[in-house]
Amino acid sequence: MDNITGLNILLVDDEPHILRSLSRALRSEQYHIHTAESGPAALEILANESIDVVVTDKNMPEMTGNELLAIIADQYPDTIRIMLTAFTEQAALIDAINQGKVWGYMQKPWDNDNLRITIEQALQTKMLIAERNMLRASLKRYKREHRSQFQRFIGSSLAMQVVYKCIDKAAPSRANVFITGPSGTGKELAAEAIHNLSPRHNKDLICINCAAIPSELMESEIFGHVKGAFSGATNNRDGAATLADGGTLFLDEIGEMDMALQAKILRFIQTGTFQRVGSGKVETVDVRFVCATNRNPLEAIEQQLLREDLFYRLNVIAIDMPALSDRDQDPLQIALFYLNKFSEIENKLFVGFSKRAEQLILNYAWPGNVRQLENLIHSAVVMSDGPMVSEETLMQQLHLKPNEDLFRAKNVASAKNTLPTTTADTTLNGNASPMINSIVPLSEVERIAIEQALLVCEDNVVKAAGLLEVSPSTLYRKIQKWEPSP
Ligand SMILES: Nc1ncnc2c1ncn2[C@@H]1O[C@H](COP(=O)(O)OP(=O)(O)OP(=O)(O)O)[C@@H](O)[C@H]1O
Repeated sequence: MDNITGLNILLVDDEPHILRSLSRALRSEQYHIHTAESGPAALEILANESIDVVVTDKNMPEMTGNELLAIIADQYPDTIRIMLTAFTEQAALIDAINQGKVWGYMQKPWDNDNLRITIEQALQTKMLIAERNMLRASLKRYKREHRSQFQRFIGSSLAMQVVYKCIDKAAPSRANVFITGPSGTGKELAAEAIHNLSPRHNKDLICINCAAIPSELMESEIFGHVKGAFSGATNNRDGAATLADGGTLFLDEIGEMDMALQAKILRFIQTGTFQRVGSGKVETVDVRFVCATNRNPLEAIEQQLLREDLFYRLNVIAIDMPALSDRDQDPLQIALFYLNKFSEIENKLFVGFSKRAEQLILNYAWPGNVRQLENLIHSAVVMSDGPMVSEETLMQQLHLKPNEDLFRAKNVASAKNTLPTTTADTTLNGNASPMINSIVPLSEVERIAIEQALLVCEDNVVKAAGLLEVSPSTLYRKIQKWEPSP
């Protein structure tokens, strides 16, 4: 056991000679010893010093040891409490221990060695408790910082931790948020999370998809209209601006909105006021704006699809949703989540994916991102039987050919574009019937396969060897053979 020194011990007894001999017994251990001749005097010391252990007599005139330790248990729960007691007082002592007021006891007359051992054990316990609390706190912090679920998001990748943190920070503020990212990456989910975590969550989140509504109806959709404003406007109608009053307005695909309306939106954001179509009356609302686009906003500005002034007004907080293929193990976590969900909905029993199916999920490029993965899992659940989803089922649903697995990996598109197209590509794909002049030497086929694997695995030989199902040393040997000899 480590020797513990430099800690504060408070000894309490109404008899000064007992305090003296207790102090003497502990002095050699180099503890900081404090003494008090009564309960109230002890409490005064506790108010000014951080005391690690209190050793108190039980029978004292002003305040009993039991009363003193009960107060300390309440006000200083981390202080270890030891009672000095006569043999005849066992029952009351056990009662105090059971109530959690007393950590341990010493019998009078005490043995000095026993006293030191008891105190050392008490301090070790205190340190263990402090260590456990620290570990719990850091585990809690770790869990808070490495979430595998956040609002309706699934995924623990680093890329998503950045998104979660950004949403956490942005949500409570009034600041407008501009969300970018490819289609199906969860931009709408992010808008929903921002609204749900904001003080506006009791009011509505109104979502408008600017790409889905014809431009001539868009102004009325956002600002509403009065009866007779245009043919077909048979009644007054509230728009999204009114419905989102006190809440959040999410404008998805903002780059698809026509430029004239973008100017009106800019004015609405700046002033909080608007006019319904066909009305001269100015209305005021309190709306927070979240917008999204799957275009590059700066390119959209250049192409005159997005007003620059509107973009900068909206882009107070920018959130960029990462492509699914940039999210480490998330595709598998999301796939399992949707497997459970759709198994329940479709009343089927699925427990997981085969090893090869898992590899496919982790290596596939997911051009349609999470939406594509979600739909794939739904169709796999509907079209096959459990308990495991096989690689063949996924390949079928993805319309991949059985021997196309070399091309399923991430960066496959770039791999195909970068590598010189050789006749070997077509024969490997099985897309062309082999002709005499299309046959390439086996060593060349092997080299192309290795180069593709290295490209896909960003030159990580171990990963590439895994994909090629050979050992890394075999792969190193083959690569070395290509090197020109020095
Ligand atoms: N991390 C995630 N975990 C679980 N489901 C997700 C996740 N991200 C997105 N989804 C689901 O994927 C689907 C597409 O998400 P969402 O509509 O938010 O994407 P988007 O980026 O707004 O797409 P688009 O640009 O096409 O409008 C939704 O069903 C959503 O619930």
